[in-house]
Amino acid sequence: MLDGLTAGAREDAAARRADRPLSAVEADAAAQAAALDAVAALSRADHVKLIAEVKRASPSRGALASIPDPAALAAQYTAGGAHAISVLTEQRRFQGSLADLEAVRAAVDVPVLRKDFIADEYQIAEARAAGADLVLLIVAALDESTLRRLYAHVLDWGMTPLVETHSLDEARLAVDLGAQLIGVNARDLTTFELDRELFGRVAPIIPDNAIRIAESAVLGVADVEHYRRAGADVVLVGEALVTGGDPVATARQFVSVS
Ligand SMILES: O=C(O)c1ccccc1NCC(=O)[C@H](O)[C@H](O)COP(=O)(O)O
Repeated sequence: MLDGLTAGAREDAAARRADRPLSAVEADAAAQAAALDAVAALSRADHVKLIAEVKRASPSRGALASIPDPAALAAQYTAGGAHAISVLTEQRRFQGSLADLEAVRAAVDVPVLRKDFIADEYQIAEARAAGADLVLLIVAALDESTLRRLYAHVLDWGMTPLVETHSLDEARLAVDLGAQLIGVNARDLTTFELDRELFGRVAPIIPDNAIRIAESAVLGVADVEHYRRAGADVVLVGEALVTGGDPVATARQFVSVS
């Protein structure tokens, strides 16, 4: 499944590139205001920090929410105390787009993450051109040399890589890269099974100078408390926020966990 998602995202990027060459996207990226400091925004605190996700659909759950106005939703998230916004930009299975990211960027003053299956420099330039401050790099989706190259490229654009892991070995590689934001995703990207205990097994090898992010499988405040007890500095939440009724109140509940 992950290979298919990454290949699809690459194909879509190649189609966009045929319309708009890398040089044009890089010119747009260079014209953007400097990226916001995501490490500062997500730094360790006496309460959990929240990356709130704009998520319409997913391969594991199908359609989740229509979200006609992603900018308005992101503004609600920040009104509830979210410290960063994740925007799924993959179109085929998540119904996202770079237009969503641009709209969100214009609506909030917290860092914005491009959450996608990033596999080349073109997608990274697109992220910056759309105003992203953070770019997701999934260790399982990239061979090591590509991961290292793309990690450096994200930094070159002044953005912050969020390095997503699913195992101790992947987390060791993220630490070796010097990643300041290391995510542990509870969702197995092949089976889609959720394992909320994975974070607690992996987090101890992430050093204190990195920010530990628990991704996926938060359905309610008890799950945020569970991740916090296991050492999470930050939780990244999608489904519970888009299906939970009032996004302001739900976000506020999550960030109140200490
Ligand atoms: O959400 C999925 O079904 C999915 C499947 C395959 C690859 C990635 C997937 N999701 C991306 C994410 O990592 C989540 O959207 C994010 O962590 C939030 O998860 P949740 O709070 O469980 O919606």
